[in-house]
Order: sequence, then C-alpha cells, then structure tokens
Amino acid sequence: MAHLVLDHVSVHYEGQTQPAVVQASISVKSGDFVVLVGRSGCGKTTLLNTAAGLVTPTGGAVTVDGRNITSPGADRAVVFQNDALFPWLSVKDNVGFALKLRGVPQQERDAAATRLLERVKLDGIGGKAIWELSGGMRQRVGLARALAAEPDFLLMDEPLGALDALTRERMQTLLLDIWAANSVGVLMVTHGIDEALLLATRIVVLAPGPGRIVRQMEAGFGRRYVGGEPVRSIKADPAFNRARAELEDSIFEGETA
Ligand SMILES: Nc1ncnc2c1ncn2[C@@H]1O[C@H](COP(=O)(O)OP(=O)(O)OP(=O)(O)O)[C@@H](O)[C@H]1O
Repeated sequence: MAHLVLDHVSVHYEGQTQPAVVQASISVKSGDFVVLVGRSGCGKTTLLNTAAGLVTPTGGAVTVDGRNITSPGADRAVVFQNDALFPWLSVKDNVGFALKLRGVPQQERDAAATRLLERVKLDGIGGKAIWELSGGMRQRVGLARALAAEPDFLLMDEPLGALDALTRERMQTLLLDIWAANSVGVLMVTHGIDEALLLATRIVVLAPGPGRIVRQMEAGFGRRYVGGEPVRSIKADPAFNRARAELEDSIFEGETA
C-alpha cells in the first residue's frame, strides 16, 4: 500500500501578497479517492501540483511512503483538463509513450496499449489519429496513457471539466471502474459538487483568502456504485441530497460576494 502525504503544506508564490495555500494536510492511500473542492482561487490546483512535484512548497512537506517529493515521478501520473496528447502520434503511440521512454520494445508497447485501451473502453482504436477522436475519447486516451506507467497515484485536475454533461456522467463511472480495478490512490480537483459526492471516499473543502482546508468529509457513494448499485439509485437516495446540502454549506460558508 502506497501513501501520499501533504503535511502542513504552504505555498506562497513569488510576488503575491498572500499565500495561495496555508498549512494544508491531506493523506491519500492506495484505494482512497480524495476530491478537492472549493471556490475559485482557494488553491486546489496549487495543492495538486504540489503533490505532483511541479510546485515546491514554501512550508511543510510532500512525502510518498516517507520519502520527500521534490519533482514529478512515475509513481504519480497527472491527468489535466485538456488531455495534452501528442497530435502527431497515433492513439496507441500516445498510450505507449511512457513505456517508450523506458525503452520497452514496440511490440510490447503495442500489446500494452491494446490492453490499456480496453480498460478505458476504447477497444480497436489504437491506429486512429488524435484529431479523429471526440473530447471524451481523448480524455480516455489520456487516462490510458497515465495508467501505462502503472502509477500508485492518479492526480487529476478537472479531468472531466471540458466534456458535455452526458459524456461527463459516463466518464464519472469509468473513473470509478478504473479506480476500483487498479487499486490506485486518486487525488482529483473538481468544480462539480455532485461529481465530488459520487466519486470521493473523502472530500476536502478549501476556502480562499488565503487558501486553506476548512473541512474533510468522508463519503461512500462511489463505493456503492463499485459494489453494483446503479448511479440513478444512489442519486435518488435522500442521503445523497443531504450530503450535497452539507457540502454546499461548507463550500459557501462565509462567502460575502
Ligand atoms: N504560478 C502562479 N504564480 C502566482 N500566483 C499563482 C500561480 N498559480 C496560482 N496562483 C494564485 O494562487 C491562488 C490559488 O490558485 P489555484 O489555481 O491554486 O486555485 P484554484 O482553487 O485551483 O482555482 P480555480 O478553481 O479558479 O481553478 C490564486 O490566487 C492564484 O492567482
């Protein structure tokens, strides 16, 4: 079991009058699905980038299994809102890119890409060009590429933010399927309150000015989906509505504008 820890992390960007994040502590273990929510500018992306090793904290520390994190690593795959695929490579070469960097031969890379594309329900499209794909398909190729490195953690910044509502709902269950099948730890940023509730095992609520954690809330709706309950029935449960109201209160508490 791998363990990613943000321990009292503060980030103060150069030239800014106030810190972006103050003293944020978050724990993500294999099998956790931790979702960051909060109003614009509360430091969600900053925390995700710190966990990725892309931003260096000015206070506190990020560790994986006790080791200090100071740079990106294959143990923490990052998925951004815009898929960031390489348009000049085919789908399968995009998926196999991390393996190419490790010197894995073409035939093995292709076999791995086929397996990974099946996992994101895109069988048989390995030979296509990126421009032939819809937004939802691209995001799934991005996920397959992230999984190719067999990371312990998936770090995702608004991964479904650019998708239309219907595709987004389908992708939410796909994310749960992938999370359950790969026993990874997930840290994800979203602006979607229902999305956070449906996916998370824990929701971390941040508030701005300066960015800080105001609440950590356990949730179990995603586990119910993985256990076989349809999303429609989960969302129809009065407990889901109660949790949504509670979460909204936490997010908008103290808001003056
Ligand atoms: N590279 C940077 N340099 C300077 N300031 C930054 C940088 N990145 C973010 N900030 C500032 O840090 C604060 C937190 O930004 P961040 O993007 O982490 O928040 P967020 O919660 O992800 O916002 P949003 O929901 O709007 O995406 C903001 O005040 C932002 O202007």
